[in-house]
Amino acid sequence: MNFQAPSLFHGRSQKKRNLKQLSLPRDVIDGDMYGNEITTNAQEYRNGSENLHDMDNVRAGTSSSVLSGKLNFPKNDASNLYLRRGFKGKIHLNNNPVLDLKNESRNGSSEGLGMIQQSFVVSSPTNSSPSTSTSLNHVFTPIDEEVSVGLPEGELSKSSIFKNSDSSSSGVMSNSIKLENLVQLGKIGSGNSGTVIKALHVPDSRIVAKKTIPVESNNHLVVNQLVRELTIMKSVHMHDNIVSFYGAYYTHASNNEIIILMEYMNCGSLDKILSVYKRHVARHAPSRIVPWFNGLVISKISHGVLNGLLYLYERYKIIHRDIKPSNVLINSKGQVKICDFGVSKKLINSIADTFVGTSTYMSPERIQGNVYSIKGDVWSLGLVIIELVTGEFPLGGHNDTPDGILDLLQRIVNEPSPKLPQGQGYEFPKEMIDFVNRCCVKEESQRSSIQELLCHDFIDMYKSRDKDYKHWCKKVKVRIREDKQIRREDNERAKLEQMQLERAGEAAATARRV
Ligand SMILES: Nc1ncnc2c1ncn2[C@@H]1O[C@H](COP(=O)(O)OP(=O)(O)OP(=O)(O)O)[C@@H](O)[C@H]1O
Repeated sequence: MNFQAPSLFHGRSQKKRNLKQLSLPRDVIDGDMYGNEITTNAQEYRNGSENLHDMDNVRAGTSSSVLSGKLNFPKNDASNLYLRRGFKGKIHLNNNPVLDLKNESRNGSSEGLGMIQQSFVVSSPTNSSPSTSTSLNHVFTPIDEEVSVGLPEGELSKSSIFKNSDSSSSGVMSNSIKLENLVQLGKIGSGNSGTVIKALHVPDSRIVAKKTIPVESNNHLVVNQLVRELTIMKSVHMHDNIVSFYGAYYTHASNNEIIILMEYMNCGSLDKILSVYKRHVARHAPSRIVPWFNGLVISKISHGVLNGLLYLYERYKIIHRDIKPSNVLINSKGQVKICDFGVSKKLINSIADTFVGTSTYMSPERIQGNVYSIKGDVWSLGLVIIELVTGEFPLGGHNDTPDGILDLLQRIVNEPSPKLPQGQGYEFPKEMIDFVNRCCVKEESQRSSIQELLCHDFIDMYKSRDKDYKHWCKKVKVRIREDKQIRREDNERAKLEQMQLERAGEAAATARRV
């Protein structure tokens, strides 16, 4: 299938604001539908306003008396607060504005359904007094007894991974973020190992990604492995092509979860972008189609991934081992970053403990259990590129994902090396074809190295096109938001139709009885 799209990227430009503006998922914003201002410094809600439900109360209480009244959230934790759609207004703490949530009318189509796009405007740190952020701690309550990890006895307990440290000046990532200062904004996605949500770090208005990995309560082996790997992750210095690690927690006292806090990438992962693209294609006439994943974009993505892999390997001797679309993230600044380099292998081997569809990007030598090197990641990159431009996993296609590791092995051994398709409406630069061919060589020793690929003409030919790529990322962000909105509307419409059907059924039943 040739995925193309109509003249993309002519979305409405964002208003420039002094305040940082963030779009929130529809299902997680809550509060006053009436634009009332909420002030949080007094006695009401002393006993009740502890979590999501309390925010529901705020909205359900609806009354302007409650909403224009004063709220006091008794404990020092924002982490269990979900902000739901519909809220507009300001939250004040001791008369300091902390959060300013505004409605913004949406254009065209959505208004027909009476929908409003919600924006979440967060005062920038410079706009709020230092006391504001600490004060906000008093507004919310803890999720549970989360603590920085209680490390297993022995060598691991010496690890500093879960301690708060301030080593940012050296560029070392640290537990600079505390769970109790996070407000959850909505689910981003989930994988085999856990769930990732978007969260607001209130003290500095930073948006972070919070990944939660449940572990078996007494599986010390897995916990130890994870802790060890997170320790490695923590030691990795910030890099343009590596998702920053902000810290990790182990909630051993409550629900046995490992929580990893990391940089939020606002365009999401390549698999998400590909899904948005596919839906976009499905909604438009083929004649207006322009492929999203063109030579420029693939070159920039490849460059970012290779650079990140080389850095991890040269500096830390880390081999990623799990390059796949969901582990390559993009943001609207035009950055490409890889994630899951530390925990992925353990999660696959120890927690999932089975062959899962997402392991299909593994190189032939790895599947066969041979010693594998960093070139295994090169193979995976080749498959990712083919998938992005064709919309299908190359060793399956047409929803024919391999059934298991033996099936995959059989395909790799018996079928020719995966390649970019030729003809059928596909047109790729010859440099790109050669680049992919060099990645997808079955024999590891014949496969190009990362260093060789970084010097490849395909990377070189777009070197001066950073601005164009950045522009692409921004437009993708707009398309993602539009897609979200359309899906919400479709959902609402489907619900409405369902309700009407049910009502019609009930009416018919009543009529029959009468
Ligand atoms: N830092 C991040 N910023 C933005 N989105 C992210 C971030 N990390 C993960 N995601 C999104 O969350 C989704 C789930 O991530 P997660 O790492 O749990 O699983 P996965 O990578 O899809 O699969 P697996 O568990 O097999 O590795 C990803 O597909 C990605 O879209």
